[in-house]
Amino acid sequence: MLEISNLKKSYKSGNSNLQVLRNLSLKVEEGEFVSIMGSSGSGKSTLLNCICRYIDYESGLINLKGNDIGKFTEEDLATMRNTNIGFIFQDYMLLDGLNLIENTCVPSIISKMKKTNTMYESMEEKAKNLLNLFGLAEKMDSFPAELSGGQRQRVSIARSLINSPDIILADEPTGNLDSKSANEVIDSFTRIKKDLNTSILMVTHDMYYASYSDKVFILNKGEISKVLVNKGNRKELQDEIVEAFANMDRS
Ligand SMILES: Nc1ncnc2c1ncn2[C@@H]1O[C@H](COP(=O)(O)OP(=O)(O)OP(=O)(O)O)[C@@H](O)[C@H]1O
Repeated sequence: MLEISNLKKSYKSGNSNLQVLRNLSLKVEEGEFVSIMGSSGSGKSTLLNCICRYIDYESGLINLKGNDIGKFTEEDLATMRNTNIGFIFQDYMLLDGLNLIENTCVPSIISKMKKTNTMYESMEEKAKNLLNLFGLAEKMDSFPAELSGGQRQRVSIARSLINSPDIILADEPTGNLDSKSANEVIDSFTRIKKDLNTSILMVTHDMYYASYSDKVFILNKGEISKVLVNKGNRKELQDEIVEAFANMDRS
């Protein structure tokens, strides 16, 4: 589904060059829920930005569903961002003036460019189904300001799914939430994986939530230094994450 090989990305500032991703390779299979963990500044957001080509990278290959995205035109990229990839952000990024149904429809409206009545009706139906799936049936006509943080994040999850993407990129989706709301978000991810077979790539600092994923990639010194596989025991996976970070500190 998503395969990255030998990705290199650096930032130039003045005369200095900061090499953030040196030789990063990873693979996400269809329907797989994976987490990326790494210390602050290790390049997690940079990686997500390279995957959707919001920023360019120097070398390496990013292959999404068999297509080298490095070769995409601006038009291909716009289509990919609207149809193949769903986005979830730490601070939800909902539009205050739109109710939940309208917020959920936003990527669909963008991808279809022109909104006809029949098109909007079918979009609206899909938005309602998604909001229902994530426990927001009673709130559909509400506005973001009337919701809790956890409810807002569930709207953004519904929005990320409106165009039936192949993969969801989630940047610290539980970062602003209390533990009950964060658990609901992770529950939603496991439901998406099970019911829709959509892949999820989540950046997180929290090993408790990472331990719900199938695999945890540890990002260190610009590359994936360790791949931890969930063998069905979340406690064991959390212990392995602690150990990976301890080894990182020692080195
Ligand atoms: N546009 C930019 N120009 C210059 N340096 C940048 C730019 N964006 C990020 N960096 C630097 O690249 C490094 C990686 O940043 P990035 O945001 O990808 O890390 P991160 O792992 O997501 O961090 P955090 O966990 O704190 O969010 C950091 O040292 C950051 O300061």
